[in-house]
Amino acid sequence: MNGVIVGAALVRDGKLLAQQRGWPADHAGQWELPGGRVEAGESDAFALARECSEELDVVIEVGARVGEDVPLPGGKVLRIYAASLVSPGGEPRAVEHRAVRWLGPDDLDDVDWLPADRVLLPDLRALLS
Ligand SMILES: Nc1nc2c([nH]c(=O)n2[C@H]2C[C@H](O)[C@@H](COP(=O)(O)OP(=O)(O)OP(=O)(O)O)O2)c(=O)[nH]1
Repeated sequence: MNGVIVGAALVRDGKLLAQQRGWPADHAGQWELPGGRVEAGESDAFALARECSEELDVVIEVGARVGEDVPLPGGKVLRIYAASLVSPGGEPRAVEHRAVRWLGPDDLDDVDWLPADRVLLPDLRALLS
């Protein structure tokens, strides 16, 4: 099984999009980047675009890697890519999550990130400067 979880660092107007999980119970209420598992036969970029379509109902363009792979429980890794909205007018909406929020540099520490995302905060912050 492919052990890569891809995440999108979606930036618009100097703000990063974060989404709040509603499930499972032990992660409910915590915040993460849009994304998910790379399925067999998918490239990272394809999987990321698919997840953003499913989760946010937006079309994205995938850019460069952000930070290093972060190990996750079960031998998986979290791999982040910079991303932008293809149609800036289209507003992401929380299709599968509890909420979405655009975070400026001063807001990044305000939300309860999943542990792996917390590791990446310096790299994410650098994207906003
Ligand atoms: N999408 C996403 N998952 C993250 C992040 N940080 C982090 O630790 N994870 C973990 C939570 C989950 O254990 C795993 C991804 O789960 P998921 O539920 O988003 O993946 P998926 O949509 O492919 O769901 P599934 O088919 O594996 O059930 O990675 C993040 O920033 N974004």
